[in-house]
Amino acid sequence: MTVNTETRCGFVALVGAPNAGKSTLLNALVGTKVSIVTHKAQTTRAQVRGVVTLDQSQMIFVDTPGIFKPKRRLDRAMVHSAWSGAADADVLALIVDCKRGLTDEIEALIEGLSDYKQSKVLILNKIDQVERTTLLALAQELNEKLNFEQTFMVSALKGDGVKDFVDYCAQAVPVEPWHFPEDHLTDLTLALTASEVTREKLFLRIHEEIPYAATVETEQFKTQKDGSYRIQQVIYVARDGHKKIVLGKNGQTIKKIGEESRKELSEIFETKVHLFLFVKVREKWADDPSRYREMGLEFPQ
Ligand SMILES: Nc1nc2c(ncn2[C@@H]2O[C@H](COP(=O)(O)OP(=O)(O)OP(=O)(O)O)[C@@H](O)[C@H]2O)c(=O)[nH]1
Repeated sequence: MTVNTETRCGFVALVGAPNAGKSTLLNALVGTKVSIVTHKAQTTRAQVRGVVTLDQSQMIFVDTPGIFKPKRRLDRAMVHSAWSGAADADVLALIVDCKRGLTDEIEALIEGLSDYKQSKVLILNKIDQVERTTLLALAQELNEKLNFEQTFMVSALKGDGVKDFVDYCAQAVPVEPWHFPEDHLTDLTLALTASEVTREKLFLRIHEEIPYAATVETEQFKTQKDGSYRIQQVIYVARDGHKKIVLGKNGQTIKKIGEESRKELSEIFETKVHLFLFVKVREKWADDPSRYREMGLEFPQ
């Protein structure tokens, strides 16, 4: 018998109308503490909300702002942001409040989702609030509108059905190295937050197109004996010329980015942070947008 040591890793976009229960579901998926921490990352722009590592699979759950029919410009920008998260995900999960059923919003979401070729699944949430017959009728109605690969009946609040969804995602994400080290859950999320904060500082400092073609990965996140964090990150850029700009004259630019990031991270984590930043060129990076664009590099026009 051969032991399967292949790792899997991918993005799961949670798409839904406001109030469908996405945040509650995320809490159920990754644990309350994690979602509180990532909430801070959210304020720094991240769409990524939580990372779950189960056996060989790592799933990165990507939140989307509640999608509704855009009227104002700002609304359109929000919708754009939501859909850009969806575009890069490996699995698209539509979350529907089964008590509210098939609304115009859901119709619009289904229409939007039908443009994507990725696996789509339906999550009927709040099943604790409706009768079984209503639930089955709704599942059928929605599946007639879009061919969902699976339908999950979930109560995010009570945690019912959540495990089935995670198990599905674990096998649906592609064979791929993990994006985050195998650490305990909280540190995974802290590492993610740390990447986001540094990327934000990079954006603020460098006003050219470079940040759009750059990503920050936290390679090491260690809690030290004194409670401080040792964080080692790599800023990957697409070209040698970009590397020079990010480093700046005598390394001044990267130094500033590091200082600003470290300061904010110390505030967020409420502990001393030792931050080590490196810049590396990874040319192929930009050719694989599905892996990295979801880190928030997408911008509304
Ligand atoms: N009864 C019940 N209530 C739920 C369930 N899931 C979520 N809720 C409630 O629905 C409301 C909205 O949940 P959220 O998780 O904030 O919804 P959301 O989709 O993240 O909302 P937005 O951030 O506006 O997009 C909250 O009051 C939750 O407690 C569920 O399974 N059962």
